[in-house]
Amino acid sequence: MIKIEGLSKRFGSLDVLHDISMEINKGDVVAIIGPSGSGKSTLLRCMNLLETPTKGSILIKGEDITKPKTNILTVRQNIGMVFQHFNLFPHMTVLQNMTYAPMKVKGISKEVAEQKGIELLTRVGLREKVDAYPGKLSGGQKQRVAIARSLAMEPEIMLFDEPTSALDPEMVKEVLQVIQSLAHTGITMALVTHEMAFAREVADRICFLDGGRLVEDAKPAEFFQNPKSERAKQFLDKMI
Ligand SMILES: Nc1ncnc2c1ncn2[C@@H]1O[C@H](COP(=O)(O)OP(=O)(O)OP(=O)(O)O)[C@@H](O)[C@H]1O
Repeated sequence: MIKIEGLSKRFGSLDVLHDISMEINKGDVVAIIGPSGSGKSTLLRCMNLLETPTKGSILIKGEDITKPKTNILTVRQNIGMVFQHFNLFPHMTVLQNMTYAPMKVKGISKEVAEQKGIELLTRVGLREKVDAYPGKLSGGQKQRVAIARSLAMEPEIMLFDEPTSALDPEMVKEVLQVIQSLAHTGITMALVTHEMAFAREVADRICFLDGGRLVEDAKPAEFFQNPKSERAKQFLDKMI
C-alpha cells in the first residue's frame, strides 16, 4: 500500500531523514518509534506530503506521490491524519465538524453526511455530543471526534502523529481503545507513538528511528524482546 524508497528530508542545513526505505502492507499497522527529534513526525508527514521529501520516492498503491504532477488534494483525500492537537473547527458543532469535508470535498449530501457522521460518532462513543461545540469536550473526547472526522472521508490509510501526547493520562486509554478498534479492519495505519505497550500489542511492525535513520524494522515481539541495535536497547531501557 505504501512503499518508501531512499527517502531523505533536509530542513535548511539540517538533515532530518536519511535514506529511509520501508513498506507498509495493506491493512497493516506500523508503529514508528524512537527518541525525540529522531524524525518520526517528519517521516509520517512526508507520507501525505505535508512535508516535501528532499530525495527518494513514496509510492501509494504503486503511484509515486513525490512526482510534480501529483494532485496533493487527491492524495490526501485517501489519507486521514490525526494530530497531537486535535485541530477541530471551534466554531462548528461536533456534527458540523464531521460533515464539513465530506460535503465540501466529496460533494456528499448533507443528509447522507450527517447520517454517516452520527454513525461514526456512535462508533467512538460520542453519539450524545453531536450538537456540542469542541470547547465543551474533554481532550480525549476531542481526539475521538478528530478520529471519527478523519474516518468520515473513508480513507484507505490513516496516519496518527502522537495522538495521545497532548492528553491527560486518564484520557489516553479511551483514545487508544478507539485506535485499537480500527486496527486490522482493513485500514492501513502508521502511528507515531511513545506508548510502547500499545505499540507492542497492536502493531504488526515496529519501525525504530534514530538520528533520522531507520535503525530497526521488526515484528513487535522480536523488537521488544531482542532489539538488535545498541540505540534501541538504550531507548527501551529508558522507556519501559
Ligand atoms: N518545519 C521544520 N523546519 C525546521 N526543522 C524542523 C521542522 N520540522 C522538524 N524539524 C526538525 O527536524 C528534527 C526531527 O523532528 P521531528 O518532529 O520529525 O522528530 P520526532 O522524532 O517526531 O520528535 P518528537 O518525538 O519530539 O515529536 C528536529 O530536529 C526538528 O527540530
